[in-house]
Amino acid sequence: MGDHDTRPENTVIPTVRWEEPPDGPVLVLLDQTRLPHEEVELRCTDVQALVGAIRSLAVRGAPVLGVAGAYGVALAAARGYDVEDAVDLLANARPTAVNLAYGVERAAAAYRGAGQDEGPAAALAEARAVHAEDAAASTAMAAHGERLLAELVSGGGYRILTHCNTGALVSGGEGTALGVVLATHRSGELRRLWVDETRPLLQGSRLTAYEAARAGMPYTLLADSAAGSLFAAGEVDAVLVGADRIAADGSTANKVGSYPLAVLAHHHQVPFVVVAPTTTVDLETPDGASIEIEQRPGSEVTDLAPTPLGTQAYNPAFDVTPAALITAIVTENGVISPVTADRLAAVCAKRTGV
Ligand SMILES: CSC[C@H]1O[C@H](OP(=O)(O)O)[C@H](O)[C@@H]1O
Repeated sequence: MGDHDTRPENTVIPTVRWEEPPDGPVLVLLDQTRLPHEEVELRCTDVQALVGAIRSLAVRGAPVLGVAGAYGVALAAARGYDVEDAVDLLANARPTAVNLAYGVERAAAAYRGAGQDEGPAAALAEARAVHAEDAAASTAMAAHGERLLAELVSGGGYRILTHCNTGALVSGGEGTALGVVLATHRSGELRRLWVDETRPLLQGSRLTAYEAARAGMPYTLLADSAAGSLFAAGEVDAVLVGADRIAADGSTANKVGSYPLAVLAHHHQVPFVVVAPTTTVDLETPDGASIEIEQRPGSEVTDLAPTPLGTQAYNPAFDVTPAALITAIVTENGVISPVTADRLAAVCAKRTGV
């Protein structure tokens, strides 16, 4: 089994930070495309730079996209750019994670409601509120998720498989699914974290392994195609993943490769758990077929390994798991299981933010 880093826990990762130097406000991003070997910050002073960072996944992960989008509106307002243009550019930078448009609209509504003079301050205050609410949601989900695992997995010593990256890098706090894993690690209940490398952009091997090492978790990396043999060997007690958009019927879009894990989990009678704040739920999207799946450049696949020139590649960023294959959805307002439209609507109705 793989070794793990033994450095002291240090899970605070400032993914997104607002600064106000003398020459004007800046949104500072930890460039996730440079991790795990380089911790490089991008300093965005205009919306185009932030949109570029979102599209290149320098900043990525549904909840933090909402936070960054809200700060993007505040940046436009503070620097005198056309706010409505900024709203359009930011909200459409990536189509699947509903959190992005949600955060952008929160700050935009605050700006519009405050009038010209107070607009920039109102947009910034709302962005900070979105940021703080996401951090609080992360803490609440960790607690709900830990209690759920105690109910689902007997005997403690959890062996959890996760896909993509869902830790502090994607959150105002300690994350979504990986935030739950971190809580079990702190409680001494984490026996093994299985980390899918998550092709083609390798969020698992680059980012989840980075976060697991920083936290001192017992983790082992695996090729995505090796997950099936772990299930067959009885080495997985639960699968925990994040989400980018949850439709009204509970269908969930998440990083491509999540749906096959749900099918494997169902076949092997292993709990498949989605951890996501209610800002990821879109009750206006009726079902999974209605979720727009981002299609990314084929070069992200063909550049990974030697391929003949001119090779075409199919590269959807996400896939959709039907509610019937999801054991539970963990939100900041509680756990829903089984996953039904009514339960989903009820847990969203408790949302304290806008
Ligand atoms: C819980 S948010 C993280 C979520 O976002 C990731 O997608 P991407 O890396 O393309 O932003 C992936 O779907 C994760 O589950």
